[in-house]
Amino acid sequence: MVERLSAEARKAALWELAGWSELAGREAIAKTFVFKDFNEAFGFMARAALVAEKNDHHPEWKNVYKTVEVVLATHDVGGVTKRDIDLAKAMNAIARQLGVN
Ligand SMILES: C[C@H](O)[C@H](O)[C@H]1CNC2=NC(N)=NC(=O)C2=N1
Repeated sequence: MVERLSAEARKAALWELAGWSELAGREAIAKTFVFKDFNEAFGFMARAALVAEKNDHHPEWKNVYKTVEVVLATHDVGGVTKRDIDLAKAMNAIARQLGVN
């Protein structure tokens, strides 16, 4: 079982995660990605889905046209863990490869 990060540890981790912030009213982190078009947004989701499945750690997300809203939390512990930070990093890397931050 992975450990739930403290408020301070979450803040420290977020310093290094471009675009991610704490969700109000819930222990989770969130980022809205805006791509060039639907094709890129869905390409991002397809790549991120492979990472999620491989790590058995899955995002909450919503796609509208070229926008993907992502919320990450570790449901098993009711908070944010290293698994969320790692997935957030992977998502940033995928978005960067697609030319978006
Ligand atoms: C049984 C399985 O390993 C768990 O349900 C995994 C699956 N994916 C998950 N994803 C997320 N975001 N949080 C979890 O706690 C979680 N648990």
